[in-house]
Amino acid sequence: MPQTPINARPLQTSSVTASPKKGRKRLYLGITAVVGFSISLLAYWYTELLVGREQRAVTETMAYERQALLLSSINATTEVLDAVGALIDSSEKVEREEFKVFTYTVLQRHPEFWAIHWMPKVMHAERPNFERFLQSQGFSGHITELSSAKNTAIPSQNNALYYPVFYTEPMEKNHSIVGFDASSRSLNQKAMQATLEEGIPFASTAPFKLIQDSEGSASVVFFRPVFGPEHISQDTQQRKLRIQGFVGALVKPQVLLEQFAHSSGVALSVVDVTENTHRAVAKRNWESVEPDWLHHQIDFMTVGRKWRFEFAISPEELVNQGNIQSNRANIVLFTGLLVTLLILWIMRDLVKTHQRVERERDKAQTYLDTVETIIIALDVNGHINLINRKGCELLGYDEHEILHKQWFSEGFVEQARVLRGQYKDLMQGQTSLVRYTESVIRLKNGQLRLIAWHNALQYDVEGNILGTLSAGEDVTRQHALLLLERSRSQAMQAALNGYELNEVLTLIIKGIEAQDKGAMCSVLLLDGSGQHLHLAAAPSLPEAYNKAIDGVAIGEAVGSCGTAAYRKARVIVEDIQQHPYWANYKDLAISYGLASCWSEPILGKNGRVLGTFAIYHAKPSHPSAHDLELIESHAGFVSMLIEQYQAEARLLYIANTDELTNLPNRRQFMERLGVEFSRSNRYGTPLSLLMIDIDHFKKVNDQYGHAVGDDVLRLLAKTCLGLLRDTDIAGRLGGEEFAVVLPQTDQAQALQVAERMLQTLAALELELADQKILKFTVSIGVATFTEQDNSADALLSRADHCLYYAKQNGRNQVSIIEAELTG
Ligand SMILES: Nc1nc2c(ncn2[C@@H]2O[C@H](COP(=O)(O)OP(=O)(O)OP(=O)(O)O)[C@@H](O)[C@H]2O)c(=O)[nH]1
Repeated sequence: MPQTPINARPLQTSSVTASPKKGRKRLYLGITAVVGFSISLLAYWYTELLVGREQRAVTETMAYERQALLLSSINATTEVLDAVGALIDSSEKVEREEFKVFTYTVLQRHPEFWAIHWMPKVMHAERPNFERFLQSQGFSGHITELSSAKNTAIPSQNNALYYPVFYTEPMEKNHSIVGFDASSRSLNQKAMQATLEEGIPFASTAPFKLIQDSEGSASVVFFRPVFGPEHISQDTQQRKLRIQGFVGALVKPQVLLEQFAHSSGVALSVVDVTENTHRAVAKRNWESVEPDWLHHQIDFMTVGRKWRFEFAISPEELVNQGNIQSNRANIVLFTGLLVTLLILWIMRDLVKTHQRVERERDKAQTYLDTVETIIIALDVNGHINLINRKGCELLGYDEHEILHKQWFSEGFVEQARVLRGQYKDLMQGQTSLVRYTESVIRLKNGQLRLIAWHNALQYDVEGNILGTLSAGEDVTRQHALLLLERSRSQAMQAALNGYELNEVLTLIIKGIEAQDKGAMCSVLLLDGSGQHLHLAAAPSLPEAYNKAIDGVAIGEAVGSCGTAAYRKARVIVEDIQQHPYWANYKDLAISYGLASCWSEPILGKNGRVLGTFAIYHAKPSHPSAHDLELIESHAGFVSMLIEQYQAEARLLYIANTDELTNLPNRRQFMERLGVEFSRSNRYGTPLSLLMIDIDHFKKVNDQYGHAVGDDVLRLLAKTCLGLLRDTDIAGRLGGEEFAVVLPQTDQAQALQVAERMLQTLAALELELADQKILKFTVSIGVATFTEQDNSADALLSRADHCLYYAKQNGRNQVSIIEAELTG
């Protein structure tokens, strides 16, 4: 009646579970570490991603800001150009001095301007006039055109139209420029054409020799058409016809860029990408760009060309300008790793504590699993909370099959309903605990076991009953042995009290069958011939079956018992139907509901087969080791009993039998005569008695020797037995004197028997060693029971008197006359 604290955990064999548990904890720690580090790295990566995005966004913004500044500067440039153009537009004739004054202010205010030109349109026919005018102005050169391919000045011959540089400011160092045909360079020409086509200023990125710039930096030329005082026509052809010339501005983009790129961490680049030309126009700080700098490029159109503005910024500069925490990802990573380490540290501590607790518990579990006692704990509802190794082994279940099952309602115990009621009462405090109990439990294989329990109640800290904890011991064997001992001692007592062997064997069998429900036992004894088995005891086997097998001859494959006796070895037949030993008997066995038969030969001390001890079952059955042990023990005990009975019988035989003739001796004869006398006396049935004595036997002894005399005695006994019925009793009363009791025989019948005996004996011839023949005669006295005979002795005495008469009367005769005893 078992129970435990609710928080008790199922037991496990510590030796088996300790190692995996440890490994599992290490695994958990490992997984936590990997997950923690992975999350940290992911967070780092994600933060990096965000920071990267933010950096790119900031870079993009900064790039657009600077591009806007650049565009604004370019616009300012074109506005200045427009102002110069407007001056010329509104003038009849622009004087050199006027141009100089006007552009002076512009050049002062706009450092990006390196030069401003006025390039009037000159038709070929007007060329001489133009050249003269130039000379009048103090310029000695001619209008020239430049071969863009060779970059050399060649005389102009056939151009119908020229745009020579007429005025240029500042003039200093620009003398050689005056007179050059700006349109002679193809890029300039394209820009001029485009300007006329589109009606807006256009730029050319054709390299211009900047005489003013000692470094020879790249420059850009802006062209602005001048149409005179008339309004600009929307029509391209009209514009081309009305064109007066171009105002050109030589601009150094480098200067523009430097206006908004002061930091060393920022690099700028402007490339002319019109029609994939990719002509670098200006660069600022570009040589400092490192691989980790962030870039953003913007393509835009202005002044008739496509530009690529590229912005690069170092991460440090980005942090400085963009207010970005570039180490945010590092902080996240560091924090993540720190948290992971903290968790691992805490977990390791927890695991250590847990392991310590588990070790302590494992110790207890090991102890419980080591002991050869069943330990079982039930909760208040009778559910199994704990069961140790021994308990599982005995019941035949794995721990997981039995844990948390209801002890009283899952077929584990016999008389479950009663026990459950008692347990309920105990849990409700209505009864007190019985410390020692015994109960029969049912194993998984269906076998029953008697368990002796020592029970204890379990309480929680507040004193409430939690259940029971019970330690049990399998006492089935002890109990069985006790019962066996009892049954054997009863059998021994019965034997001492003179019970017949079969009665004693029946007692033994009933004792065995009481313990082994379903078993039907038999003891068969081998007869004197050693060839046949006869029923000695089989109280539970069908009588008809017992009769059928009684007297069965032993031999190979003669059922279980016939074979066991023949082989002197145990024969286990689990299924009679299938077994070849039972081929000839299976129908008989099945008809009486017998399905299995285990037979053990009963062997005497000298190894002689005495019989068989057999156990039958109604279902095919396999004996356990314990069953076989018991069978052997039963056969041994039965063997001892049989031998005892046989020894007693032998002693009795010896005590009652004449050794020479094997006939009952005087004592035995008188006993049996007494029995027959009583029967006749009680029932009034006739009874006669013959007294036989060999005539002159002394002479036989004397003449042929004592041995021949013995032969005569044996021959007489044998011959007499041959003449008698089974119910007649012959005995040797002593010397050469024999007697025969003839039950149910009157005087006349007795005389007949006596006469026949007399004549038969007289006719016998005993062949002696020297081929002599010995013949002998007997005298017989016959007495028949009468009412005067008040005892067997009286009858015997009368027969003896008759014999005496026969002797007296000449011997070799039968006498019924009682002679006077004269001494
Ligand atoms: N061989 C042998 N002789 C026995 C045995 N018992 C008794 N005798 C002999 O039987 C003889 C009996 O002789 P008696 O009693 O004188 O009688 P008898 O010689 O038979 O003469 P009647 O009886 O008068 O005819 C004795 O010689 C005994 O020794 C025995 O067991 N074996």
